[in-house]
Order: sequence, then structure tokens, then C-alpha cells
Amino acid sequence: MKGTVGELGEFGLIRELTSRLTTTPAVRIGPGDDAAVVAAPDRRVVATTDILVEGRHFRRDWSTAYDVGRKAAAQNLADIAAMGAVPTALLLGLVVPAECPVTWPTELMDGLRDECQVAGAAVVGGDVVGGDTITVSVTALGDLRGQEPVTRAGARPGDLVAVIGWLGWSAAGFAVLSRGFRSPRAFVEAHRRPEPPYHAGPAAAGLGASAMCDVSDGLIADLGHIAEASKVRIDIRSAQIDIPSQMNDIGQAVGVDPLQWVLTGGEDHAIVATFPPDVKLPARWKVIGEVLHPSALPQVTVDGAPWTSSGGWDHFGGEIEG
Ligand SMILES: Nc1ncnc2c1ncn2[C@@H]1O[C@H](COP(=O)(O)OP(=O)(O)OP(=O)(O)O)[C@@H](O)[C@H]1O
Ligand SMILES: Cc1ncc(C[n+]2csc(CCOP(=O)(O)O)c2C)c(N)n1
Ligand SMILES: [Mg+2]
Ligand SMILES: [Mg+2]
Ligand SMILES: [Mg+2]
Repeated sequence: MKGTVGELGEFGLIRELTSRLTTTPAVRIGPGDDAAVVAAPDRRVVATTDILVEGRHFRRDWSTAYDVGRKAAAQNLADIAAMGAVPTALLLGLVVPAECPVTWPTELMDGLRDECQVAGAAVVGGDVVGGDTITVSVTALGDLRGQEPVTRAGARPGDLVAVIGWLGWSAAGFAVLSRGFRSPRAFVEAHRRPEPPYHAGPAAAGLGASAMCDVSDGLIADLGHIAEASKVRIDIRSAQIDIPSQMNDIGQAVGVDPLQWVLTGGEDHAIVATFPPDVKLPARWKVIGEVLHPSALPQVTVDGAPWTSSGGWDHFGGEIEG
């Protein structure tokens, strides 16, 4: 498609964006009216929102618009899954400069649409606004299907900590891209397009998870959110976390201990949950630690000791304690 967003105009752009969408049976009224109508069989709606800002969350020379769309959808759909819910719908708020080629927002929408399809959801609406910095604000909705939500506040001393999904891959990819490289591809791709294990959220709820969170800021930081909300301490056993040999190789090449990526790299949107100790976990879940009573130690420790370097991502540079 030729031309810029400014040449197409607001309503032309909306037409282009919405014409690319697919729907699901849950979508009773999609884009085009004052609001969408989405079925909520559970009679409770799970809702979440996250923003991506160019230069802060993505770079147009590192990621295609399609990648950004996949990622923006994934990080929101992962939050729905991390409550134990099934994603149903997604809304896109887009700030875009008039000079931007139309293909950028249209490919973004293709990415959002396709990631929604992976999770069983659909894009049902949004807004477009002119502005200086591309900003992608996504809101996702989900359905609990009769299960209770799994919050960050339910972890109890004695529970196991288990994780499913990728850890440290996006951070390793980011390290590669930051140094001007484009390979190893698997890690760069993991940074561009995370693959959250959506199905695992509702499955964990069914298995009796006591607390759950997706890993957006880093394992230590996000377990810190569970520890804080649950008023417990969590110890991670580093020997139980596999580090792929290729990640070790990149670590060697760039002079970073890959354990740092695994423990503090965000953006993979793995799902971490706590379970009562007698749980029968499918093998895809890896037990990586345990929940303990609070003590004088930091709320999250690694092999019983404080983690002394940065614990994860903070947008304003605040220290996340290990
Ligand atoms: N501006 C805000 N207004 C109201 N609530 C907010 C605001 N920012 C964050 N929150 C709430 O604070 C909680 C934590 O937000 P946070 O964004 O850290 O979680 P997250 O979306 O799971 O993580 P991430 O953004 O790293 O993916 C969420 O319940 C969120 O809704
Ligand atoms: C260009 C560029 N610079 C830095 C990063 C790294 N980064 C940005 S946000 C975030 C954590 C989660 O954020 P949020 O809390 O907003 O979900 C991380 C690890 C990136 N992806 N792109
Ligand atoms: Mg958020
Ligand atoms: Mg989250
Ligand atoms: Mg965050």
C-alpha cells in the first residue's frame, strides 16, 4: 500500500485497519460502532492494558511493524492468561505521526490479528491519533470460564514455584541487537516475537495454582511481585534452571553471565506460578524454587542468598531489589 497516514486520513486509516481483522463467535459487535460487544459467559471480565513506545519498547530498525503487533498483543494476552483466563478480545490505541507510511500501522494490525488468533481472541476496536512518537496501547479482555482468578497474592510457605515458557531469550536477543548483530536468529526472533504459553494460564488455575504472574520485567522482579502481594519469601534454585548451550555461547561472546538474562530479562512472557507441594505438574512446567516464610532476607533470593545485581526492568530506573 502506498502513501502516508496523513495522506490517507483518520477514517481512511481506520477503514484500512479494520478491514484486515478476523472475528470469533464471542465478538457480537466488532469495530465500527461506538463500542464493541463481546460475550462474557463467565459474567466477569478480566481486563488489562499495556503500552509500547517507539525507542523504549521497540525500534523500527530492529523489528517490523508486524513483529511489534505480535509483541504488543502477546504481552497483553499473556497478562490475561496469567490470571487464569482465556483471552477473548483486544483493543488498539495507536498514536502515529502523519508522515508514517500507511504500511506501518496496517502491518502492525496484521501482527495483532495473528497473535490474537494464536490465543483464540480477536481485535474488536481501537483509536487512532496523530502524534510525534509511535505509541501502541493495547487493552485485552478475557473470560475466566467459571474458574477463580489466580492472583499474585495467594502464595503460601511450602508451595513450589514453577515456570513454563522461555526465560532470558528475549534479553539475549536484545543484547545481540544492541551490539549491532542480527544473529543468532532464534534469540533475535524471541526478542521480536515472544511466544507466551497462553494455554498454561487457565491450565495452572485448573491444577490449583496459588499465585501466578507472567514474566515481563524479569523472573526475580516478577516473583518479587508475587512475594510482595503474598507476604512471603521466594527462593529460586538456579541449578534447576536450564541454560541452553547457545545462550552460554552468546554470553561468552558478549561478556554477560547468561544467568543474568534468565533471572532478570523480561519480555519473554513465560508464566510463573506457585502450587501446593502435592500438585501433579505436567512435565512442561519446571520447578525452580520454593515459597518460604518471610525473613530478614530480601523477598526473592537465589540459592538462599540475595541477588546483588539488578533484579529486572524498571521504566524509571528505580532499583528492583532481588
Ligand atoms: N497508570 C495506571 N493506572 C492504574 N493502574 C495501573 C497503572 N499502571 C499500572 N497499574 C496497575 O498496576 C499493576 C501492575 O502493573 P504492571 O504494568 O507492572 O503489570 P503488568 O502489566 O503485569 O507488567 P508489564 O507492564 O511489565 O507487562 C496492574 O494491576 C496495573 O493495572
Ligand atoms: C528499544 C528497546 N529498548 C529496551 C528494551 C527492553 N525493555 C523495554 S520494556 C522492558 C520490560 C517490560 O516493560 P513493560 O513494563 O513496559 O511491559 C524491557 C526489558 C526494548 N525492548 N526495546
Ligand atoms: Mg503493565
Ligand atoms: Mg504481567
Ligand atoms: Mg513492566
